[in-house]
Amino acid sequence: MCDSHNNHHHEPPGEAISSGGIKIAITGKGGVGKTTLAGMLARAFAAEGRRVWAIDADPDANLASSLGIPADRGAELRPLSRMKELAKERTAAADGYGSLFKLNPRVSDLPEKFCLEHAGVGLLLMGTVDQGGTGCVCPEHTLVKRLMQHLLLERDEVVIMDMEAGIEHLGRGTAESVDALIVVVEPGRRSLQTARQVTRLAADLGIANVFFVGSKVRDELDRRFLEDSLAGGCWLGAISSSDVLREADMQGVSAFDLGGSHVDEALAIKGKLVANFAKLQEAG
Ligand SMILES: Nc1ncnc2c1ncn2[C@@H]1O[C@H](COP(=O)(O)OP(=O)(O)OP(=O)(O)O)[C@@H](O)[C@H]1O
Repeated sequence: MCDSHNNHHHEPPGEAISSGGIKIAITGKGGVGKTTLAGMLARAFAAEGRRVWAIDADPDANLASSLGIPADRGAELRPLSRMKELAKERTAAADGYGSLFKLNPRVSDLPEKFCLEHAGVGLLLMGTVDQGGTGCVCPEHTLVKRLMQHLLLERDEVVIMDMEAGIEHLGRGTAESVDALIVVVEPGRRSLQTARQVTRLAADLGIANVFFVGSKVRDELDRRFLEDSLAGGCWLGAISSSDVLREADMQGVSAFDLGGSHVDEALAIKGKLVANFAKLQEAG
């Protein structure tokens, strides 16, 4: 089913998903290039006129700057997981732990209300929820979980989630709605090890479509090393090792705005993803 060829040249990317959105989660070892890819893909979908939600679900990530949002604006954004008052109001939780609250709060207005808008992308910062041990379900956790479900299940838009390597917190019921899990890998043992772990976890969580994208690839040898190491995997392409990307990160500017071969690589990755997604949909 995996189509790794350049057939997107025959099929304009984007048209294949003219109806229905596409829900993408991006994962991989820390520092591998997830946020760089997430930012470029989000901007690329938005440049086609699609409504895109970029979700920062990685506590270490800085998706705002990778999308091209200036640092002072990015700093305005508060993680939804910290909005205790909102969570309390929506779940109608009374003070004190152990009190009863709604497990199905209304969240449909939250993306528009709390996103940071930039170049056709709505950025949402999820943050992390300290669950205080197993079994604890606090209002903030309920709200964030419900919001993720809403974006993945009830929205017909493009959703791109920048996640950490641990995808466990996607949880059952939400994970199944991810159309594509992209695992970013760089030529290195630890990155490959993480990729294998994540792939196993994805299967356990019911995520059907796992794709790989190379990052910081220097040459053909690197490319072959990656593809051989994860043989049989579905590859969407790679982002070459690039000083422009490193520079973009240091300056806090969007790699997509800078332009260059890395943008072409990101567009090719998007094209293959869309083509694969269309095929999967056809197959039912
Ligand atoms: N293809 C590339 N070539 C060179 N440098 C890159 C490339 N991709 C990413 N980088 C650099 O690697 C660093 C980490 O990138 P990025 O933040 O995208 O990774 P991440 O996986 O999201 O990290 P984290 O796990 O910390 O969120 C940044 O300095 C970025 O500029």
